[in-house]
Amino acid sequence: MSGEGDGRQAIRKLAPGKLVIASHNEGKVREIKALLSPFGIEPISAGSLGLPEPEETGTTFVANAELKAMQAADLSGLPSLADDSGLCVEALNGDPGIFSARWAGPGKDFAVAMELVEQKIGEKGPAASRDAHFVCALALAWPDGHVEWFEGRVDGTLVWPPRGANGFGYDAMFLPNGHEQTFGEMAPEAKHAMSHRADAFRQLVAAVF
Ligand SMILES: O=P(O)(O)OP(=O)(O)OP(=O)(O)OC[C@H]1O[C@@H](n2cnc3c(O)ncnc32)[C@H](O)[C@@H]1O
Ligand SMILES: [Mg+2]
Repeated sequence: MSGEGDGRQAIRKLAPGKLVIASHNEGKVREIKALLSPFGIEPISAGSLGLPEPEETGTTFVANAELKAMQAADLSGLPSLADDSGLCVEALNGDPGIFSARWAGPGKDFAVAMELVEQKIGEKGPAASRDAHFVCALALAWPDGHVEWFEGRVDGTLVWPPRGANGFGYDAMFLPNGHEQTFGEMAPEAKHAMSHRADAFRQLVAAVF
């Protein structure tokens, strides 16, 4: 459900530490903090509150973002913002998609996950498309059960070998269309100007702030 109403007034009154980022991914938490800081909001992460990492049983990005946000809002009694995101590869029919974190295995090793993506594209033959896009679904859940959600996207191609040590996850193999640096090579501010997360945040800010 996406909507307006009480949430808009409430978020303006948020005191520091009164918005939970319902994510256990440090790379994401860092980016979300940077995207919120122009609005004077200092959120607190689910990890630092000791909230558990829920099982992501949804079949869409939005469903998983909602599930994470609602659990954090329920347990903390505070408005909670979750991000469910992933890399969708055209030649792999959208995989790893919602399974992007799971392709890195229990050790959350994204060198392994990127190898796996490259290997599976290779299995499709030399003419396989290297087009891909990142998706970011943001869900903002209020303790009263009200949820708003937004979805962002950025298109690009996949390079091999990976390039750059900035960012996280699959950033080092993702070259956004029209650019010469991968997300792993560019400065954080440059990624924030064009990423799937920035796209979703633009929508959240327009609707909620
Ligand atoms: O669920 P939370 O606790 O937020 O953390 P997570 O890492 O499990 O996050 P997701 O379930 O949304 O999985 C998305 C994965 O997709 C990848 N991903 C998402 N956004 C990315 C980005 O901006 N750059 C690179 N990889 C990204 C990254 O590897 C994530 O682990
Ligand atoms: Mg996750």
